[in-house]
Amino acid sequence: MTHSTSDRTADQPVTPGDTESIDPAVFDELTRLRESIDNIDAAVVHMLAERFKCTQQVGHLKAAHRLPPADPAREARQITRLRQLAESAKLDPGFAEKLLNFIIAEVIRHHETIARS
Ligand SMILES: O=C(O)C(=O)C[C@]1(C(=O)O)C=C[C@@H](O)C=C1
Repeated sequence: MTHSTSDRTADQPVTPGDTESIDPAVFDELTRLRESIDNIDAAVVHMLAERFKCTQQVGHLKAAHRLPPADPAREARQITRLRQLAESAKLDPGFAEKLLNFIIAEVIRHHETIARS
């Protein structure tokens, strides 16, 4: 037995991937939102690539001048600033802090690799 979109009620969830049974208006809205998400994800990737280009230069500068890979005081200032920015942008400050720490941990790993080379 085939099901039209009007057969489905809220208590019958759509199977993931079963796009044919989604109401066309809902599917259009979902597609429009996903296009924005894809654009934002692309921007995030490009911005991160630019950030890593800067931090690679910092890594070489630090290695050349025998400076330590990590600067906890600078990180504390960055976290305070980013948490404030997140709050005013209505983004979870805890999430913003975790994201920054995740990125910085990767940068420090790169700095250590440069210092060893
Ligand atoms: O500003 C520096 O000293 C950096 O090395 C860059 C950076 C960062 O990714 O923002 C990374 C490591 C430091 O602990 C602090 C900040």
